[in-house]
Amino acid sequence: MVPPLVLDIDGTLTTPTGGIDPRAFEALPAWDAPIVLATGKAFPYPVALCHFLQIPEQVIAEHGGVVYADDEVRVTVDSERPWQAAEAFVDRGGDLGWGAADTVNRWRETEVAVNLDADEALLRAVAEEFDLDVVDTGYAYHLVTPGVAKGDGLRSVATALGLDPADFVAVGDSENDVSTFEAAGESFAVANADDRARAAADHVTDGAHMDGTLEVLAALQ
Ligand SMILES: O=C(O)COP(=O)(O)O
Ligand SMILES: [Mg+2]
Repeated sequence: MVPPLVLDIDGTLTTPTGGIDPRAFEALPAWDAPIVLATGKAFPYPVALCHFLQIPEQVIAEHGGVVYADDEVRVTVDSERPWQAAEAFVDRGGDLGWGAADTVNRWRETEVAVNLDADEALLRAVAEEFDLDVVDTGYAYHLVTPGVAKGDGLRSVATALGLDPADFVAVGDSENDVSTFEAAGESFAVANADDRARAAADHVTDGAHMDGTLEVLAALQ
């Protein structure tokens, strides 16, 4: 029997240029155990991905800010302080970097994402003033309320599914996956992972991006 999986999206199910690797569309629906997608992206993104993969909607979004399983959505924190900080950042000349429509933050409920091109020093200074963490996923900076973590999301999804978090095998690529690695029973960083993810994982794959994830799936069969 294969184990349940908790999978990061960006860097883990994607190609090096950032699209979903088409091999995910075969491998994930065929997996004979629950799959939870755990991402820093806003809630609609992983829901849409589950929809188009045709797998059950079991999702940890916004690093654990929004958790969805068993027909229940839990929003664990509000976005008031992150938005106050984002406004202060913009007032001081910063740019969130997503244009006027800002579809990156438009449906975000608990935090604010900032483009990697932004002024990092200014962002970190503002975050500190507002007592927020800056999470660098390698795809964006995120202004996150301390204590919000994908690993806590995994604990609540596991409970909703009648499972133990330690039943899960985790795959991820960045510092926002460290808490998932700690909560899951076994963890893999893909070869493109950042130093924090590599140090926290039980194993590091030979392959990068989806090659690494498929390597894990093959080893678990
Ligand atoms: O949205 C991001 O910045 C990264 O998302 P991820 O957690 O799926 O890698
Ligand atoms: Mg990632």
